[in-house]
Amino acid sequence: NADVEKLTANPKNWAMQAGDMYNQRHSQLKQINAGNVGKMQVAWTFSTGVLRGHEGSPLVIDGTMYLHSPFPNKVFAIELETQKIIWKYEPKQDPAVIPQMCCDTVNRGLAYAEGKVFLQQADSNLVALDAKTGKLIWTVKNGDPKLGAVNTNAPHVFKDKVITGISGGEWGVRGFLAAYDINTGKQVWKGYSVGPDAEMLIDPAKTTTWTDGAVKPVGPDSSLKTWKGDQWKIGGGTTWGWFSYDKALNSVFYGSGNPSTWNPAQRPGDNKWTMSIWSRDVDTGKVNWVYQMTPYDEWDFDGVNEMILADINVKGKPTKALVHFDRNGFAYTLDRTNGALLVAQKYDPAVNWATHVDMKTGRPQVVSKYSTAQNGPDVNTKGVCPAALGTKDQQPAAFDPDTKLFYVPTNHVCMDYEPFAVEYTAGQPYVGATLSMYPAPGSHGGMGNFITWDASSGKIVQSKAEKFSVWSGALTTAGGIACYGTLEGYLKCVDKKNISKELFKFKTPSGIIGNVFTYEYKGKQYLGVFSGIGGWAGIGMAAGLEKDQEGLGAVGGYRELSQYTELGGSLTVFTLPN
Ligand SMILES: O=C(O)c1cc(C(=O)O)c2c(n1)C(=O)C(=O)c1cc(C(=O)O)[nH]c1-2
Repeated sequence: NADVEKLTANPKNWAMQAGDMYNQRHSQLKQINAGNVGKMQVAWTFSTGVLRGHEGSPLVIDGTMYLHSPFPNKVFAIELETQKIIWKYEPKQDPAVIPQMCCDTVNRGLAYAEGKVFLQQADSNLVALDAKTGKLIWTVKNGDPKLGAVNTNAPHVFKDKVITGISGGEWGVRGFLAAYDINTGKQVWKGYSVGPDAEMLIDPAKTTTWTDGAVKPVGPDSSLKTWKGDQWKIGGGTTWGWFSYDKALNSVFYGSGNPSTWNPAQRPGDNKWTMSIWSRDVDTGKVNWVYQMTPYDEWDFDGVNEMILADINVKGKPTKALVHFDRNGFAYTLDRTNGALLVAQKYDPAVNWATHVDMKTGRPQVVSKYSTAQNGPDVNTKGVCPAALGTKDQQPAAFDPDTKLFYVPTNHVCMDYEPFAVEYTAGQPYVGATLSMYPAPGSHGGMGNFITWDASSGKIVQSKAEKFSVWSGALTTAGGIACYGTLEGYLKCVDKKNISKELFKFKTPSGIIGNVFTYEYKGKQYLGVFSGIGGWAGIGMAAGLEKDQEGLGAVGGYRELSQYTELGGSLTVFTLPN
């Protein structure tokens, strides 16, 4: 989209959730830098009036900030000059949607293009608002919340389309990616993650995948033949993450989530194409290539984490790379032009469920004692690392074009996993496993690390221990800093060349699961982040749960959070003193 390209090319704006279409989360601004970031002070704050997990970040476009909130998904336009609310939009949504959301009532933010603000509501309605007035321009229904098809993802505008996904992998929802016309809301294409070739928009002869050390056509029924019977119809592969776009390839990149249910005994087979990286043509939705990271998932290693596009040297060769930090604990570098697998290495030494990824077949080599399928239903498989929430979950990483490193907020958490038989009832949770999660044993005792990663060699460069999972999205800037938030509520900025050097630390009103962003207004650089504890890691606090088994097993390990923070929902914006 020419308008969005123009807006994102100007570093004074923060016009997309990731700052750009490559998902890099890097800003060219450098007024705030490694030398002075320690002097930052609060410039202003804003409460959304909602006390649940605040993910994503506001957008800043030409002097106006657009903010969103978790359910009920309020939208505010704020004039930067006065911090006055220009307009507010509050959709009427049925509160019955709330219990249909697996991992808190989060929303990952807005999209903007050509005078319109796009909001993907929890009840699955995708809406376009007039950016000047907040008036509703069009609305389209993307899924049926009564069946568990709800939404948390940010919509993304690429070309003349707004692209969105769907949640509900824990309800047996069959995942898809859909594109709507930004002007009319008319659906242009919809491609499923599983099922018949035609419904996935896969061409058996043209769509390729990595097999036997080469990129080859997937062949007919590549998904159907990896499922038993009709299980694919309630097979998951939802698409609630962050999407990226390469204009030269005219392709959108994203990941599909876990197969349903979490009890692997009920769905023998590879369950393609859940747990996969996808490249689709933006105009037609046709699948260029697809690569499955975790065939036959036995641990809920949902594959939706963001695809970061970067032009880097991989093993000495200039490469149009796609870099992906998967829930399963492996970081993947692929050639995004054709889906060739180049690097797959662990980005946390605790990862133990697989020894390595076989580079010829692309398949992880599973350690049998951690195979929950082999151990069978009603057997508790203990000590699996990472836990179901992965070495990284939705919290997006950043790429820095100066250091050529990736800055990755990670989890350092292991689990016990006990699958059990579950019957599918439309609109009811379809989970099929009991989990408990705890800090990776025999390590620093904390549940997270902030790391730098070399995607060419597949190695951790530096690792900074954190007490809790780092559930906030990272930012790097030309000013030499990398910033992220913590679940206790600290915004931290470190030296991007030496991340153990903490240059700035500030305690915001609540735990941070939002993404750090930056912008410039009237010659001054600002840096901000949402705070508001929640998401899966903070579900115990956000939803008031108490028992370890509640919150899909995430309550236990994060119980200590209540000693550090409370519920909240506010934006804190920092700048340098005059
Ligand atoms: O399968 C799904 O459809 C689905 C949806 C979501 C979501 O929409 O937030 C999450 C997950 N799965 C999930 O597995 C997960 O770990 C998770 C964490 C979070 C979060 O916001 O902290 N959402 C989700």
